[in-house]
Amino acid sequence: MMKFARVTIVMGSQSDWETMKAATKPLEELGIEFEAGIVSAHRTPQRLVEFASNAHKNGTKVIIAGAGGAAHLPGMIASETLVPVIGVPVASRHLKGMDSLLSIVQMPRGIPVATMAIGEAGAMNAGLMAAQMLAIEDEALRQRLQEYRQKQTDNVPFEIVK
Ligand SMILES: Nc1c(C(=O)O)ncn1[C@@H]1O[C@H](COP(=O)(O)O)[C@@H](O)[C@H]1O
Repeated sequence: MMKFARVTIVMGSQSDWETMKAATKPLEELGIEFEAGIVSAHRTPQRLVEFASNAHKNGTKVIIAGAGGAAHLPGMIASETLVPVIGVPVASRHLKGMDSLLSIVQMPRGIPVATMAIGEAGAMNAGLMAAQMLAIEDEALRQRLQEYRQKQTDNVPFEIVK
């Protein structure tokens, strides 16, 4: 059964986890509870409707949805809820994720999906974006995000390793 948390991460298939687990890293580091599970517009359409239409009521503030290929999952979830959806295009074998990217980003007007980059960087940024959204109304989290940024800055050396 699908569980809900402040941030709920869903993906089209178990095979997306390798990429999507990158979204959990910043959430863990920033102390944000999350749940992750498999929901597919194509393979589990009823689960999708049940998940998306109950997300707000169940306390989810941000949904991260990753899918590859004909990636209808983020857009279909967005059409069933007002909870903001961050879409992550998962790289596909034949088209390297260009198919996923275009299916997620090219939403018709009226139903937005906040689309990240293809692959792991996009998944990680989805976690960070979710944190920043929650930080709008959470000063303590904002502080932790500031420290996270500072640490990232401090970890970029000037010297080139030759
Ligand atoms: N794009 C979607 C959706 C959807 O959009 O609902 N459901 C599964 N898939 C994608 O199919 C790819 C291959 O899945 P399998 O590895 O299970 O064959 C995955 O990247 C998944 O996200």
